[in-house]
Amino acid sequence: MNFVLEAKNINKHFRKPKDFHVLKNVSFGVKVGEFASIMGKSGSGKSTLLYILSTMDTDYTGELFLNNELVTGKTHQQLSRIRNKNIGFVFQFHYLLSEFSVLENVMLPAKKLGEKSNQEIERDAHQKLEMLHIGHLAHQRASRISGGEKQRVAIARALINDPTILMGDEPTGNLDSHNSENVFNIFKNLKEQQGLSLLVVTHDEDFAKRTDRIIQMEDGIILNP
Ligand SMILES: Nc1ncnc2c1ncn2[C@@H]1O[C@H](COP(=O)(O)OP(=O)(O)OP(=O)(O)O)[C@@H](O)[C@H]1O
Repeated sequence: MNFVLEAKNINKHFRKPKDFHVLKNVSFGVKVGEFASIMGKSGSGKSTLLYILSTMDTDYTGELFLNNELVTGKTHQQLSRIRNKNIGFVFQFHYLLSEFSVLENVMLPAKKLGEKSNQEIERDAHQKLEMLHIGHLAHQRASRISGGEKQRVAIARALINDPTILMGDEPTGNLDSHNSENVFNIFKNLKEQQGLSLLVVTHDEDFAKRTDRIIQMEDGIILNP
């Protein structure tokens, strides 16, 4: 099986205020080109799992593979680079820098990676914005655009380094139904037209049931790995 992301026997404990076994031997994979969603009650461990899968949290046992490469045990510096190159992340809140232009916000992760000239990065950023139908906003300040537009800018920023997987932690959680539908359609197009793999934590059943697969979490366990 060709996995973009594979978790093997992931266990995590929170030690304070008292020991809490939050993820219990979680094993599953996301196939290349798959659009998967994670659902489960509040407190079932979805966000905790996603932070491990996105390599932001390294305090766990088990093994995590990204593009068939073992990433568990790498240094924070190595992980920062692996993450920036391979994983796009969209949160419930957009985390745009409000004083910067839309274009500058989208360019930032590519500048950090430092593999392309500013001119190439700017061209790529324009292309991502056009793809998401917000090219006309490039020179607007991020603080001046609507909530739905901000989330699309956040998606453009997540795509700037051409990641192999796009992850979302309730990416439609702050949006009305019209903008949620927009985000779903963007994700679906990315899968269908570019073969991108996606993994999205959501409470939105209407969103989840239209993905390729719903991964159900309950009390730190995946019910259908
Ligand atoms: N830093 C922490 N220390 C101790 N316990 C924590 C910590 N972070 C989360 N928890 C607990 O771990 C459990 C899982 O939390 P997590 O945020 O992963 O759940 P979730 O399924 O994403 O919930 P929601 O749908 O509400 O976002 C919860 O019981 C939560 O209270």
